[in-house]
This record gives sequence, C-alpha cells and structure tokens, in this order.
Amino acid sequence: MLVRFTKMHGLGNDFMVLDLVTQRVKVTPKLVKKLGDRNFGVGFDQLLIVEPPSEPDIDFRYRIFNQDGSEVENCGNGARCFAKFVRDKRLTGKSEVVVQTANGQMTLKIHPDKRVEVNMGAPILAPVDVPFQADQKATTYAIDVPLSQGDQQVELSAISMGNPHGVLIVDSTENAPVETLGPALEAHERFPAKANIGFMQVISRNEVNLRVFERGVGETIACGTGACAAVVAGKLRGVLDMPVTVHLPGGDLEIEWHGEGQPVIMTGPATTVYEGQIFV
Ligand SMILES: N[C@H](CCC[C@H](N)C(=O)O)C(=O)O
Repeated sequence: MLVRFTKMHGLGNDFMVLDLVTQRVKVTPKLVKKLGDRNFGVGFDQLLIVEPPSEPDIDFRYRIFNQDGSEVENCGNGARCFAKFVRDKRLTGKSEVVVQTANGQMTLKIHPDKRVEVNMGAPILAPVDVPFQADQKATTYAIDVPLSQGDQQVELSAISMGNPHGVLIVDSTENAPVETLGPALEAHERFPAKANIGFMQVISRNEVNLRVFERGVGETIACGTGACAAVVAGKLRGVLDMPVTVHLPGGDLEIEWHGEGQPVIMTGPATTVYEGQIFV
C-alpha cells in the first residue's frame, strides 16, 4: 500500500509525519523501525501520527513513536511541526489547536511570524510520576552510575514533561560525557521507564547550552521536552530567571516557566522539508 507522508524537523530533530485522518495505516513497532531506518526506510528521530480526537474539545490526537519503535508520551519539537502540518494540510483552519497526547493535552499556537508557541502543561516533579525511584521529592538526586571505567556518582534533576527526563548541570556541553553517561543514565534502573538525559551548561541567568541523549534514539541535535525540563531544573536550582534562551546544537528555543503548577511555554520554529510516498 502506498502511503503519503511529510518529512519535517524542529531545529534538526527530524520527523516523518503521517496523516491518519485521511489515510488508514496499522502502525506497529516493527513498521516504525522499518520506516525509521535511515538506509532502508525514510529515516527519522520520531514518527508523528495525526489522528482524529477521541475526546470532546480536542482537535487532534497526537501520537509519537521513537526510532526504536517505542511509543512515547510527548515530543516538543514534534508538537510545533504538528501544528504547522495540520494547518498546511488544511486539516484545520485554526491557528491554535488543542491536541491530546498519551497522558495529557497541549495547546499549539502558530504566531504570525510562523514560530509555534506550545503550552506544554505543567512539569511533573513527584518522583513516582516521572517515574524515578526516590524516597522523597527533591530538587536534585545523587545517583550511582555503573560505567566500564568504574562507578560514578552524579547529581541530576528528575522531571517529566509527560515524558521522563534526567537533567545534569555541566561546566561545558562541548566536552560533556554524553556518549558515556547518556546511555548509562537513559537505561538506569532508577528510571523504570528509561529517560531522556539532558546536559545543561548555564551561560547566564537567561541563557543555557543543552545537549540531550534521547530515550529510544540516542543524541539528537535538538529536544523540545528536554529544553523544557532543563529550564525547569535550572529554575528549581535557583540558577535561571525567565525567559530562557536554550541553545541546542540544532538551534535556539525560547522557554518560560513561572513555578510549580504553572505550564511551561516553549516557542520555536517548525520546518517542512519534503512530501513523499512510501510502500508499507
Ligand atoms: N525521545 C523522547 C521523545 C521525543 C522527544 C524530543 N524529540 C522532543 O522534541 O521533545 C522520549 O522517548 O520521551
């Protein structure tokens, strides 16, 4: 069967976007891995699925699959591309849409300058809900990491933006141990659902550099939920004021968060690269 798709990216975090409002495809982890393969398929960090809503007052259902086939709860860069996609494809005439994800909902707004503002909802900080194993909620946690060169203890924040994140502060993102600590922390036993791991360098009270080792993918050149989690961690640690410019290898995001119970607001670009068709 021939299926239409759109290739998009948010700061280089790249996506295959499938409209399952006007098409029908049975999405399985096996199919996701085949489509995500950069040699044998389209190739992407995540597959984004646009579906009709299953609840009132919701415009679309937004489903996200990582390149490894795992279905996940949120994707911030993908949300901006989702907003652009449904507008460009005339699946909606609205410039502000409400989408339902696996465990929440978000509001996506397209600005006149084409940047997309996403109300990501409030961060989740209770360890049990991240999920992260800890006796009680804290701003940071000490965690022992088994590495080939011997155990290392690191300090990190554990935050959910619908999906789980661990955030470390490093002196420099340039020489941060992303390749070693990234996979070790992604699969750490204290993150029972695994986690995305952010390495944040604080440049000023309103500016950070960030690299993210993403769950189910590896290091990506941008991570929207990772940028949100990093700003939440920085504010909780008293080192950031709002708004914050987050410099990712793929470009910049503007993030704003005004404290517990408040939503995180992320603003940034969304880009369409090409339209395609593929046999599934
Ligand atoms: N790898 C993430 C999903 C994609 C997040 C990222 N691409 C973003 O922009 O937020 C996870 O397993 O939770």
